[in-house]
Amino acid sequence: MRIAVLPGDGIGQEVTAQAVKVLRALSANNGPQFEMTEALLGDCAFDAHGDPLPEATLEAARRAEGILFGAAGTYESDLRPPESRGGHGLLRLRKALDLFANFRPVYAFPELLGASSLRREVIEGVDLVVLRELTSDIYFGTPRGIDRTPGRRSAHNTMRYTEAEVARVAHAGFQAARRRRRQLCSVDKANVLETSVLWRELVGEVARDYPDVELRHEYVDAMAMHLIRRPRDFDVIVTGNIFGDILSDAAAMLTGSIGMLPSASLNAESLGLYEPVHGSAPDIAGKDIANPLASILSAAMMLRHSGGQEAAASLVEAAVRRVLAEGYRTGDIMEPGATRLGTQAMGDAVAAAIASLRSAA
Ligand SMILES: NC(=O)c1ccc[n+]([C@@H]2O[C@H](COP(=O)([O-])OP(=O)(O)OC[C@H]3O[C@@H](n4cnc5c(N)ncnc54)[C@H](O)[C@@H]3O)[C@@H](O)[C@H]2O)c1
Ligand SMILES: CC(C)[C@H](C(=O)O)[C@@H](O)C(=O)O
Ligand SMILES: [Mg+2]
Repeated sequence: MRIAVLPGDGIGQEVTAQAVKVLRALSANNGPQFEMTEALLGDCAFDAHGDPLPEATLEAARRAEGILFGAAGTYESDLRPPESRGGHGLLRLRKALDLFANFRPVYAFPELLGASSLRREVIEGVDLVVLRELTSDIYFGTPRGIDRTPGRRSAHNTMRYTEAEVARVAHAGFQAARRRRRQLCSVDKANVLETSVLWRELVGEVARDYPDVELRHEYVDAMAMHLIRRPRDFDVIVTGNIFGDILSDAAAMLTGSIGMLPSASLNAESLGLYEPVHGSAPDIAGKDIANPLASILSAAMMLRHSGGQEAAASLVEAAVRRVLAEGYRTGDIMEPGATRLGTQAMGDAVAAAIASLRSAA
């Protein structure tokens, strides 16, 4: 499998190195072989080439069967005018490859119920997927801009969805629900926004093709509450770009930490970009304390969805479970009685678990 590895900035580099380590452990002893090409995306690319998404990176991504990404950005670069920093490298990559369907699975590992700040009765058995539309909405709508006329400063963004954009992600949502518990919850703000009125209308129309899937609608504000109060009631949640961004970070806490949440961003072909949901975490970067499991679990999603390697994907997931069951934790999911590991040691532990599960099989 050809993989483009884009570690990015901050802890993106630290956690991606662990996912690569795990892929190499899989390759050992005649396992699947990976051809990995590393490329720059984000501030590191801007610093080296004056562009957060250099042509060479885009080319490597296009040539790949799967893209493994870390995280991009820093608080300082985020606030620079987009035109002075070449826009946002990650958003440009998502758009260029048309990666419209962003799956963010939220699974409460039984081994981690004690690590969450939420009550065990609430999170036990949580197994849902946030499907976030990823290439449209207020992120990409035009016009947009800031007018800095003294005393009359104003700024505007445009929330826009087309029929084709909503319909295709709705289809992806129903199809995902069919592979799971056949429940789809569509989240919008149709009481206020025209884009959401259209969203709800179109999801309802697409539903006619999936009579076997139960559809319901929620407003995004109420959904934020339902997610924390009764998360077990949800199977697949389909929503727009900005609502999905916010809801998925909130949902991450059901798993214990944002460091546990992987994602897959897919287009209409089989190409996918796989990344942890978290960012570059400047507050903990360079300290070897970031949790690499979201990145490692993203690599497992890559093996499954873009590599067609179900057995290897399941092996990686089993290795993560094994390490958690043995009581190993990074600081973000630490609990009394557990053994604390740094980023690299956690990567080593998962790689070792792969070898040991394999030799036991
Ligand atoms: N996909 C991406 O590339 C992506 C996603 C989100 C944020 N960002 C960027 O990252 C930078 C930081 O953003 P932020 O602080 O809002 O979000 P963040 O996800 O980087 O961090 C939020 C909090 O979660 C913690 N955290 C994140 N990942 C962790 C991990 N693996 N292990 C342990 N703790 C972890 C951080 O220490 C921080 O306290 C910004 O520049 C932002 O634009 C990038
Ligand atoms: C870094 C940022 C542009 C990105 C987003 O908003 O999509 C991030 O928050 C995410 O969730 O992937
Ligand atoms: Mg986000």
